[in-house]
Amino acid sequence: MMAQQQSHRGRALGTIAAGGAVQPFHLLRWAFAQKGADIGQPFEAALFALASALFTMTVYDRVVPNNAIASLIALSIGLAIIILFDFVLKLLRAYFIDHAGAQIDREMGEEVFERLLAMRLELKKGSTGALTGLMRELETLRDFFASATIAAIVDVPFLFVTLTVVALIGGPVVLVPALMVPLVVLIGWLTHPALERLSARSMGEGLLKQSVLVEAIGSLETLKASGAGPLLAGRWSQAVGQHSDSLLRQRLIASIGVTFAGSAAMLAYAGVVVVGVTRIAENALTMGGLIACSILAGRAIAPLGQIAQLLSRLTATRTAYWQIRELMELPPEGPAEEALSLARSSGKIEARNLSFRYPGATEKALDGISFTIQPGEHVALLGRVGSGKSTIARLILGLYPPEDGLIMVDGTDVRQFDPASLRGNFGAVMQDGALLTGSVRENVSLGREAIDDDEMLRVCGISGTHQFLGQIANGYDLKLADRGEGLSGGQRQSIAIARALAGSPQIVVFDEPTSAMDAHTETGLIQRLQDELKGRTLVLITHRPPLLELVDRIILLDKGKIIADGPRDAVLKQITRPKAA
Ligand SMILES: Nc1ncnc2c1ncn2[C@@H]1O[C@H](COP(=O)(O)OP(=O)(O)OP(=O)(O)O)[C@@H](O)[C@H]1O
Repeated sequence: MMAQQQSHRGRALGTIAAGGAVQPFHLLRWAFAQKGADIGQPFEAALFALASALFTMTVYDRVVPNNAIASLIALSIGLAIIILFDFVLKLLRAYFIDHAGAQIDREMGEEVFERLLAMRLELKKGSTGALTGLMRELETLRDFFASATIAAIVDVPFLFVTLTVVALIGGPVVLVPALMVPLVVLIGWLTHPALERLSARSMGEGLLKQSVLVEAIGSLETLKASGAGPLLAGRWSQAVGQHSDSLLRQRLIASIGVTFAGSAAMLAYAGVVVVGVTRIAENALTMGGLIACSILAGRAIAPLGQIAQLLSRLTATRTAYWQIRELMELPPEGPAEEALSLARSSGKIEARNLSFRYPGATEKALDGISFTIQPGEHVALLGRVGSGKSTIARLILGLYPPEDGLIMVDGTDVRQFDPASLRGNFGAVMQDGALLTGSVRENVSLGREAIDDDEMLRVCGISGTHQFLGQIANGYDLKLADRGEGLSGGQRQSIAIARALAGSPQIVVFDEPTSAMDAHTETGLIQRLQDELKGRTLVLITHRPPLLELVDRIILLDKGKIIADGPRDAVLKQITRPKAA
């Protein structure tokens, strides 16, 4: 039975994760697979409510008129046992709901994060903040499925059982609660479209708020230094204002349904008493029967209140669900067919008539370029700002697919490789060279088992990291804040270089690796790199002439086209030659 439940859960989650023909009811099915079977039977809990109503009726009708104390004791013991069971079942229900919530968190959180990491950069939409906000929407989903509210759905069929019992005891008295049911449903139905609209709006505004927040926190220093605070403060207060406004409207409308359901329960209770009294006068109902009917009528309507609440949360959940589904449906990186694995590259890189345009850009960043870099060759990509140098590095690493033409590693289109196996052959320092939260050791090894302490010390010696870590108290265990806060720009670059050299990858891509270093540090680094990079392919992007010592060939770019390609000194001569008047 447990194994069956387990596999049901797995399948349902699989459907959601695969982003296939996912419909909201898949999520519902999943939620029930998570807890429907686990919760124990809420029906039973509701049956206990029924039992207590019948107990009251028996006491009033049989015990009180006959003073039957022995029967009362027996009935009380029975009821005490039922109350105890009810208590235990409710505890179990709460436990399993929380348990299911934790499970949803873990499983869905993992799946969505994996998808996020595998996202194709060219398909990434929205700002970092909006994407962060979207991940937070997972909590909306989790809260919905892991809330006691959803368990109320299971109580709905019991509504009919309760009404049938009221009809059996009180006859036409049942019309009072039966009339309330369509009224509550009608109010829910009427408010639903407005809720749907407001929920989509408030979600969009929530993401906007998140964007401003992430941007502000991420660049607090620049923000203060450049005096951009008031600009962002303005954006923030506008986003907060709009968001809280639509949230307020959403809550007000949602509360109409919930409050009405509460009033309907009270009306049902009072209405049953009024109608019941006329039935007593006609001798068609006993005193105990009336009390039992009024208890049951209130009890029958109660889950409807929860359903009204559920409906209001359902709209927010559906909006979040569609947004997350959109993310899950984005095709991941790598080929659709079986990917090739690149175990050990020879280091050959080839571009054939390569063109590329960033998503949404009008101009091509690369326009029909071709070159071949032989294994072990050291090549610099030079050119003015925005000429397309970094773009070539991104395409070689398979971060973006070409718009036209081919980029190949070892004679194979990079799109055919499994991205992780392709990038495993590269050591790359990208322009922003971001470090991660954690120790210097973690930043160099990145959890790769092959990078032991000896290898870490070796590459840190080459990159110059060892030289400055020796002067810091806890050296390699120094904890960095996010993006390497706590170190100077040059120090961060040095760690990024160590990270790229670790494990001696066959191809090294350096994009402005020393832009924040002083000349002395840079000279030492160049000397050490001469030996380190022998026999390995180097693609170097730089604006700093001393680094060109490392290369034997230069490819010169301008506006996405190659304007010179040849031996280093010949191209340098061409660049520095004064133009003919
Ligand atoms: N993520 C991006 N989205 C849209 N356009 C981009 C993006 N990155 C770069 N570009 C555009 O592509 C062109 C080439 O950019 P690239 O970063 O390759 O230049 P670069 O030669 O490396 O310049 P720099 O020397 O300043 O680093 C530029 O015109 C730039 O505006």
